[in-house]
Amino acid sequence: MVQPVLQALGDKLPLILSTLGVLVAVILFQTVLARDPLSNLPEVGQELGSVGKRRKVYLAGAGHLYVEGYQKFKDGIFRIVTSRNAQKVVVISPKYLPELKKLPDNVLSFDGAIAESMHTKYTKLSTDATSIATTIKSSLTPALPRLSLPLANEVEESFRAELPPCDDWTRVKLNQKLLRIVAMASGRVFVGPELCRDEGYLEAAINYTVDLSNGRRAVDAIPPWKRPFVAPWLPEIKKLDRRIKQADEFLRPLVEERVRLGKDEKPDDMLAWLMASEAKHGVTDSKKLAKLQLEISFAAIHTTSIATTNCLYQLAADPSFAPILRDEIRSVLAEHNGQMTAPALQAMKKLDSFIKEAMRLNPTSATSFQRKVIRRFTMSNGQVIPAGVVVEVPAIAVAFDPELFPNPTSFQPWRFSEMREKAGAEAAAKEQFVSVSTNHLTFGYGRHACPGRFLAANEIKMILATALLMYDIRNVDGVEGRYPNLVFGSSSVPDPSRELLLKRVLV
Ligand code: HEM
Repeated sequence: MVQPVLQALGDKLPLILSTLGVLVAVILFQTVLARDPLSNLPEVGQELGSVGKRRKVYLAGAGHLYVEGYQKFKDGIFRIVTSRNAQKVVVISPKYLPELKKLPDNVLSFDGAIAESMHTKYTKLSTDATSIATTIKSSLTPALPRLSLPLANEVEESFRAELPPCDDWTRVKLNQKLLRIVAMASGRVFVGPELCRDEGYLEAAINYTVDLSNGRRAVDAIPPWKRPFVAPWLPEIKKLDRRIKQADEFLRPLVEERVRLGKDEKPDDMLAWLMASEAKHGVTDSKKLAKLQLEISFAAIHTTSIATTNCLYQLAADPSFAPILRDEIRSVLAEHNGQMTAPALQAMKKLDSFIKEAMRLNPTSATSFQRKVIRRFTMSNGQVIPAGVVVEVPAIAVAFDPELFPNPTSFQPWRFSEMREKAGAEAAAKEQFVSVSTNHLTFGYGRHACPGRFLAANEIKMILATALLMYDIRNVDGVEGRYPNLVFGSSSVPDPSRELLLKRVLV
């Protein structure tokens, strides 16, 4: 009885074993997939070698990797090795942005992504920017129409104070000047007319960001596993600690003085609005308020001066654009009593287009909409994105997509004003510099899209209009075309060490 059964089993053994083998393989495969739902996704840069090597290539300039991934896996999703701690960074096509923006912050976290990219554990940047963003939206942006004239005056005054007479062609390192001009103009809105030109304030507002960026970059350059042992003792991080302490010593007494002011004496600036909004939540801690001031400067000053420098380098590379812009500025001002009011700025459509095109061609960051995944979610195409991953959108590749922007590598300053002219009113509004869309990611996307963009756009327009009315601007002799940007990882900024030639316009 036993013998025939064994005989039958023996005959079928190869079949049984191979079936078992397939079963084991399927179970293993499913287990691996269940553990890593991203293993089906393609990855850019695999041919570059180990993770360490890929990180090195990324740090030397990552734009080409995002463009390659976007072109190869267009409308898709791919993985990339970056300098982040997150083991997995998933780059998602912008076509998914409308569905991603609906996910709450406890699924896709803006703060979580900042914590990682800015290495806040070491740089001490606070990630809870909610009160700043809320106050910008509720108080600063609505105040822009009434603050336009004081802001325009501040820009003009700061030009006179910062720039040489330029009676003949004069070499000027413009980026340094612009940083101070932007810090003064922004300071007018952030801390009021007296403080905004105070050297202590300007020093804190400008250099905190410089030290923070240096600190971030120094940590970036260290492999993630080594960071806890090395990062706190980096000279750049130590310098940043001293900077925060110094800024606190300077800003705190000013905040305390504000606390003592009577109700009727409350100034009309961001510090006052922020103090009122913090007080509503029971926060009166002057140290925290002083730190928030620093962090507003971080969000506002270098971003705005980089954008303005981008425009001026572009203008200097081809001075034929200046007369066209100048004509528009003069005719708009003639219709608005010679004043740079909010409606006047709104009417400068060629200038708006010029700025938007300069930023399209020179995106400060290769990516946008960086978010840390806190809770696993499933996309509409069935792709599961697990917790712990960072997602981002390849902004640079979108900006250079020929289907969206014909002849994408050429600077066409009237690209967007011409689109506005051709489109209906609603579509035209979408082509403005401040408008956020899946094709225009300079200011991010969704509920965390830059709340300061309306102030930034106004300041950039005021600065460019003032510069165009006061000066002719061109490259120094022997320089052809636009100065190349400095590239580091996913960032790309105009080279701050370059000079331009300025000559006063005779009216
Ligand atoms: C040209 C200048 C500027 C650029 C290019 C810029 C760009 C950005 C970007 C890309 C983001 C992230 C958005 C996202 O991930 O969806 C952001 C966020 C932010 N920006 Fe700007 N920004 C600029 C100027 C300003 C100014 C002037 C202010 C302050 C008045 C400001 C305040 C902020 C704040 C507070 C956030 C965080 C928003 C949140 O937590 O929800 N930015 N900005």
